[in-house]
Amino acid sequence: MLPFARVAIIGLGLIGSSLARAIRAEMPTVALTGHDASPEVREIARRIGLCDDIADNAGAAVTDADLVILCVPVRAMETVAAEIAADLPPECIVSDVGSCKGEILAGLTRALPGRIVIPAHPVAGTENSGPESGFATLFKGRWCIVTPPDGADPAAVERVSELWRRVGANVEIMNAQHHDLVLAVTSHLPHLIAYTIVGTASDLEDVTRSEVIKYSAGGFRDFTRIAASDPTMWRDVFLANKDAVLEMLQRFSEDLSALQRAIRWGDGDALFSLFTRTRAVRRSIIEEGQDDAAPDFGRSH
Ligand SMILES: NC(=O)C1=CN([C@@H]2O[C@H](COP(=O)(O)OP(=O)(O)OC[C@H]3O[C@@H](n4cnc5c(N)ncnc54)[C@H](O)[C@@H]3O)[C@@H](O)[C@H]2O)C=CC1
Ligand SMILES: O=C(O)C(=O)Cc1ccc(O)cc1
Repeated sequence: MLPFARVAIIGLGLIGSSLARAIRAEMPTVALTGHDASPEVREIARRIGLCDDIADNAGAAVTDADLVILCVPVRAMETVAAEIAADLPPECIVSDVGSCKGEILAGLTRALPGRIVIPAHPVAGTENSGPESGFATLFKGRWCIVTPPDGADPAAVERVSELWRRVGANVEIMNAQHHDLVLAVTSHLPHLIAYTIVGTASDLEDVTRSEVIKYSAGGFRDFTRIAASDPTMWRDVFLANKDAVLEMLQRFSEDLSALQRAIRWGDGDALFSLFTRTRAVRRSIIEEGQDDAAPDFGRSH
């Protein structure tokens, strides 16, 4: 049996439009309603037939829904939740796809007292944004971390989990705080490092501009892809996951200082031993089939 019959998606960018396409592909009988604050995005969504209906305001999109999924930037989640509160059917489950969970859970609980809130985070995406960058297979073979609040109804958690399984994701249940710490090091810090290194190179542009472009093969090129990610989205992630990111950044700077010292003092053993350890991490990721770089999955969309 399908976990939901009527789904409303608020925010029709990369993730919202990918989810709409995936639901269409995997659960074609689900009635899909969408809304986006941007009139241009609504226009595109109507033109490409993303949902059965595109509403001009968030409230109108949710009146018949049994599941609402908020796919807006992290710091817009609470505002949107407040906008739909009065129109939400009593038994409707509200979920989201935000990249950090603690602050979103707090915001949704404030805006929707007494409602069923089951946040989730599909750990799948690209550097692109907007409704035309989405694609139906984005979540296939990727993790979706569901972060229910304490005391959440297990049946509601299972229905949200089943929706993600149906669009191809592997589901893991985690508490929001633990999620935020893990993602700070595996996703948020790497983005911060990419933004920094590309910013540093572009600050040197008088001297190196042509060289940066000419020789941007390999490592630097990978960083430029990540550093092309959406500025609104990532501003919100860093502000909302401040504590965990600062904690991981502190550890990272200490490790970077140790590396700096090893280079300064010619400590080749220290460098060799670190690089051997990190190579083993990469190999174990590939062995577990978690490498998404090799088959260019999701990169060309
Ligand atoms: N981009 C990625 O790779 C991933 C993003 N996420 C999360 O998904 C969420 C959405 O990100 P993307 O789809 O990448 O962004 P996006 O920029 O492609 O789409 C966001 C959409 O939300 C709309 N929006 C903004 N404020 C709104 C409001 N108040 N009411 C209604 N619509 C509003 C925008 O007009 C835009 O169309 C974010 O919370 C992000 O953290 C999660 C996993 C991966
Ligand atoms: O494009 C990439 O490499 C990403 O890392 C995509 C991504 C961005 C944010 C998320 O919360 C999850 C996945």
